[in-house]
Amino acid sequence: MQFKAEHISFRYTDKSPLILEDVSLTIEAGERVGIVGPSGCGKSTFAKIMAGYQKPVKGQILIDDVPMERKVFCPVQMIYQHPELAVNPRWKMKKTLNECFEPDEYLLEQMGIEKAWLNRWPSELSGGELQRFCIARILAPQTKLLICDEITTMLDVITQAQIWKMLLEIADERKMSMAIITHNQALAEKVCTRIVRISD
Ligand SMILES: Nc1ncnc2c1ncn2[C@@H]1O[C@H](COP(=O)(O)OP(=O)(O)OP(=O)(O)O)[C@@H](O)[C@H]1O
Repeated sequence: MQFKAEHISFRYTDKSPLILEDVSLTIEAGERVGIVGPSGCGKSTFAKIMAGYQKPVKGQILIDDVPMERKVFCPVQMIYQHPELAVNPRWKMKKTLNECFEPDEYLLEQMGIEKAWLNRWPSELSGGELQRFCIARILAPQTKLLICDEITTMLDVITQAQIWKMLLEIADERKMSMAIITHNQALAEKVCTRIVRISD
């Protein structure tokens, strides 16, 4: 799948200044693109536009040259920095995991998710364990581009390394593309096939 963001401009309100102006990015199948830039330059905003959660004031998102829709299961999925804010605290993990599709045992094993965790509440898991669920629940076969917005920033270095190792193995196996937003230059250089910079 080819992903294209074309000439994206964005502002949060009619009266506020443009945060993004004429930003374009193409991601080919299997590419892992690092998106870096100074704090506040609009990386997370751009990620939400890429995923279709924010509508640009100008420009468009194309999937294989067709405008992207979020009505069906979207091939572009996003993972956030704070997994505890991305899950329903009143749902046990099994329900959260199976909300969109039912990940099979192979995927749970690949993600290092233990069966006993399925019966727990989100508050009964560590940040790293919770993030594994947030990743697994969107790794449906239809997912072709994964947008990762600072997804391991709050984790210890061992858990960070484990999660990236798993993700890269799955991405390679499925020829899935990734857009990786990070302040960690070393991480970007290690996991990305290309790095682009949003300048301020
Ligand atoms: N919901 C919002 N309403 C109004 N302004 C916002 C909103 N979200 C973000 N902004 C502003 O948009 C700008 C870009 O924010 P964004 O979070 O995209 O930057 P970023 O590059 O991801 O920053 P960081 O690296 O610090 O996470 C910032 O000035 C921020 O204050």
